[in-house]
Order: sequence, then structure tokens, then C-alpha cells
Amino acid sequence: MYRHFRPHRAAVAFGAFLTLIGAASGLAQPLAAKALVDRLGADDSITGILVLLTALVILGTAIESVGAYVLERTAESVVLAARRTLIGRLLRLRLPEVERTQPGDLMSRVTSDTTLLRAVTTQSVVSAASGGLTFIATIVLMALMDPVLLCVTLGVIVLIGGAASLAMPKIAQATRRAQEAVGTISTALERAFGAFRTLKASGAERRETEAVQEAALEAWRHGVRAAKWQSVAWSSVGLSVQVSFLAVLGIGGARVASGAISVSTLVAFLLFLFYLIDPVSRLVEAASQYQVGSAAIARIVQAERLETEELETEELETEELRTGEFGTGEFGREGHGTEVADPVGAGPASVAFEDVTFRYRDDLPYVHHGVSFDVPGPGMTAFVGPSGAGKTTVFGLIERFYEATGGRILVDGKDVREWPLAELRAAIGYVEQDAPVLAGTVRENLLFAAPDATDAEVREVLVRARLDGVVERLPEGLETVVGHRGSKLSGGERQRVAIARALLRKPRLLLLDEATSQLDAVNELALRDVVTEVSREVTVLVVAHRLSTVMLADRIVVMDAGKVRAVGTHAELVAADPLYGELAATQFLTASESAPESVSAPESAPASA
Ligand SMILES: Nc1ncnc2c1ncn2[C@@H]1O[C@H](COP(=O)(O)OP(=O)(O)OP(=O)(O)O)[C@@H](O)[C@H]1O
Repeated sequence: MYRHFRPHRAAVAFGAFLTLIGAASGLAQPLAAKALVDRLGADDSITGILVLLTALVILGTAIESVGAYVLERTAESVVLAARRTLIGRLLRLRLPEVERTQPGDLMSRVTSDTTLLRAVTTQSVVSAASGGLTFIATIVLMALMDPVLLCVTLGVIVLIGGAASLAMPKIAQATRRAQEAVGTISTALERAFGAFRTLKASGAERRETEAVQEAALEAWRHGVRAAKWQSVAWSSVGLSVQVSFLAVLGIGGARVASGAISVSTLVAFLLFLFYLIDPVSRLVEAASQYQVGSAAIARIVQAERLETEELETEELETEELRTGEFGTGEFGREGHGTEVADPVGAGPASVAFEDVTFRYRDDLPYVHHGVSFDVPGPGMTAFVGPSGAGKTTVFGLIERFYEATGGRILVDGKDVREWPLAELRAAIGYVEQDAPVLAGTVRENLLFAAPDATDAEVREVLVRARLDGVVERLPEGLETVVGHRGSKLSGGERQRVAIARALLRKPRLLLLDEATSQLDAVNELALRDVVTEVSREVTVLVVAHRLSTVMLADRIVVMDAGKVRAVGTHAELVAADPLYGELAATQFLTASESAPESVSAPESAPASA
């Protein structure tokens, strides 16, 4: 826990000091007021003392408010630093880590858990400091009065306080559970909004609402439980003072009777006992706030421990970040992320798999059982095979989203593990099967992978991806907002935006996971032309679902059950590979029928081999 506060300890100490000074100056006010009244009685001039009293009030208030400001500001800085560290790590997490966790829960750690650090930094520290000081002062005075009675008092406080301290871990536990439930709320909402149309079409609003509300109820339950334990801790303060009072009254009375102490000492001691309520309450408050904070910290640290990728760019954990002493404006513009170095090589990249084995997790079966192929650049290579054969996995391994379990993957003859990750990815353009489009404008989507592209380059790529007409028709052209996940665009438009985005990156290797959904014939033809054009200069790998695409390929890699079973051209494979013949005759058939003008080669007729 201390790690998160260490950079701010001086500011916290300063803020706490100012707050205490401010509070102490309040104590001087009654004395000044007394002097004022005395002078009034003595008919002396009161101007000087009046000025002094006013100055004292203003100064005390000013110091106290500066102290409060310093503490609140520091608390915000602690929250900001924790958020920045988390955000900096979350977007660099390794893909398997993200697949293992719930993104909604991770988000709630950034948004909700971090806010709990605020209370620990302010209330907890001030309460501990002021409570601690007053406690010590009162104890010293009590010791001067009668050490025996002090021992009695402390004995009772320690006994009851010790019992109450058992509540502390319960507070931490309940807070952690409540925060976990908050994470579940985020996860459930993220799931619902992620498939909003499906949610509505499935009539699942009520069920999903109930699920989210159940999570909210769970958060309430644990919040209430935390409150219950907090009140147990609080009531121990009153109880221990009351019991001490009775004990002191009994034992003190006996001591008065035996002449060990005077009655006035006993009375003064009892008064001090009541003075103890405030500092002890503060200490208990500090301890329970600490529990709340430690629960949040545990969740934050858990997220911080997830494995991230090394993008070999500017480290986010700078001094500035750790202290959180900065304006927020510069975040995101400082060149971290993947928008780095130009690719090392030039021209089309070559790709080779050498006996690659891979499984997504240790407890899952192998997806690749020794995949080997060699793709020199440029040109188009189509990967075909039954669903689940491991085609998309090939792309995930080239991009190093996952590490191969065995064998080697070479790009430009160099093992991908030896490539600086950012450089490797800078050389690749990747169009996913569902062509994700992000919320924002069309321009933002295009520039997502190439933020420095010029307007001329954007225009050129729009023409290449046959998007220029679409953009012209959009109400605000490139500045048109496309909605959550590009929901305001058609499927075909989204796909072309995704291709344009990948092309704008000027890749040396284009990975294209063809959509399984049908595009209309015109769009499909347009896209095919784009890809053919690109493949003259760039190495293009396509996971192909349409015969029309396969027909254009210079090379076809047939995959089945995690292995490459054949490589060749369409004509060669139709003759030599029964599975390919079958795929060509069945799976590709519908697609080729939907775009009959697509293929002009004689072998375009559905292969009957
Ligand atoms: N992230 C993942 N975690 C665990 N298993 C996965 C993951 N992605 C894919 N798989 C599994 O790996 C196998 C191969 O998947 P892959 O997506 O590579 O197949 P594919 O040949 O591209 O299929 P399709 O043509 O249907 O897209 C499948 O059995 C799939 O269930």
C-alpha cells in the first residue's frame, strides 16, 4: 500500500501539518476572547486585541483551508497516478491475459477502485495524525494525575479496542467484495452494450437488467456489511470509554478513600477520560479508512501484475507519472503505443512457419500441430480449410498476439521473437474478420493505425478502398461520427474502412481475414480489385472464404485440423487434394455464385474434382 503513497508523503505530511496548525490556532481564540473581555471590564483599549483576534481567525481559517486543499489535491494526485499506471498497463496487456479476465472488471478497477484511495490519503492521514497527537497529550496529562488510574483506563481501552480490531479485516473483506460486485456491474453492462442489437433482438433486456441489478444488489449487500463492521468498530470507542469511566470511578473511589489521591484529581481524571473520546474515534476512523483503501489497493495491484507486452517505447513509469504532478493534457500524445519507428526493412515482407505448434492455453488442446509454409513476397496467399482449422490463429501468431509453443515463425527471415514488437507490427496491416470500426469519426478510424498520415494519403486510400463515394454521401464526410463500433455504417462499409485503415499504415505485409458474411457483388468485386492491386507490391495473406478470392491467389495453403495439408494453385489443388476439391465444390460455391462476374479464368467453374 505504501508504494502508492510514497511519492506523495511530503505533500501529505505538509497538508496534515497545516491542518493541525489551523486547528490549533482555533484553540488560541478562546484565550484571545478572554483577554478581550478582561480588557472590556478594565476599560482598557480593545483595538489591539480586536485586531489580533481578527487576524487569528483569518490566519487560522486560511491555514486550515490551505491544508485541506493540499491534502485533497494530493489525494487526487494519488488517484491520478494510480489511474495512469493502470491505464498505461491495461492497453499493453498481452492478449491471453485479457482473454482470461473480464474487461469490464478491469475498467472498474481504473474508474472505481482508484477513487477509494482518496479517503485513505486525506481523512485517514489527518485523523491518524490529529487523533494520535491529542491522544498522546491527553495520556501524558492523565499520567501526571494518577498513573494507576491511567493503567486502568488503558487496560480497558486495549481490551475493548483489541476486540474491535477484529472488525478491521472484515471491513477490508466486505469492501473488496463490494468492489468485485462493482466490477461485475461493469462487466455485465459491457457485455450488453457490446451486443446491443442482439440483446434487443433476443428480447433479453429484462434478463440482462436483472443480472446487472443483482450485481448492484450484491455491491449493496457487501457495502452494508462493511458499514456494519465499521459501526462495530465505532461503537467500541464509546463502550471502552464508558467501561473505563466505571472502572476509574470504582478504583479511583477506593484510592480517594485510602487517601492515595484527592477527590479533585479523580474529577479531573474523569474529565480527561471524556476528552479521550475524540482522539480514539479519530484513530478508529483512520484504521477503518485504511482497510477500505487496502481493499482497493489489493484489486489495483492485482491488475498491475497482469503481464504486459514490451513495446520498447517510452516507459510510462516516469517520475512524473509516479508523482502524478502534471497536467492531464499531454497524456496520449507522448509517443507511447505502437505508433513508432518505421519498419526496418523495405518492400514486401516474407513469412515462413517452421513446424509451428501452438495451443491457446496449457489446459486446451493444440490448435497447430506442426504448421509449415513459406511465403515469399509480394503476391497473394490464400489460407483455406474447414472452420476451426487454425487459419486465423496463423495471423495471431504472426502479429505475436500469442507466442508459438514450438517451432519458428519468420518474417523477413527473422524470428518474430527477435523483432522489436512495435517494429514487427508497424510492418503489418491487419484486417480482422469482423472488421472492427471504433466509435468516433471516419477520419479518426482511418488514422487509427497511421496517425501521421497526410490528407493526400487519406484521400488516396479512400479511392483505393472504394470508399470515396461513400464518404461523399455521408452528411459530414470524413468527420461523420460512425457510432458505437461503427454501427451507423453498413457491413460492407465497415469492412472497407478496416481495409483503408490497414492500407494507410503502408504495410509490407497485409493480413486479411475475409468476412464470412456475404458482401453484395459490387462491393465484393471492388474489394477484390483492391486486394489484387495491393498484392502487386505487398505480401498479402488472406484467410479466404470465397472462391473468387481463392482464384486470385498466387498460392493457396490448405489447412486442416491444425496442419498444412497442401500448397499450390487452384488448378493444382483441385487435381491433387481431395479436401480442397470438396471445399471448392461446396463451401466456396455459394460465394462464387453470389458474384458470378468475379472470375474469368477457365477453372472458375465450381471445381467438381
Ligand atoms: N482466443 C482463443 N482462445 C482459445 N481457443 C481459441 C481462441 N481462438 C480460437 N480458438 C480455437 O482454436 C481453433 C482454431 O481457431 P481459428 O480461429 O484459427 O480457426 P479458423 O480456421 O480461422 O476458423 P474459421 O474459418 O471458422 O474462422 C478453434 O477450435 C477455436 O475454437
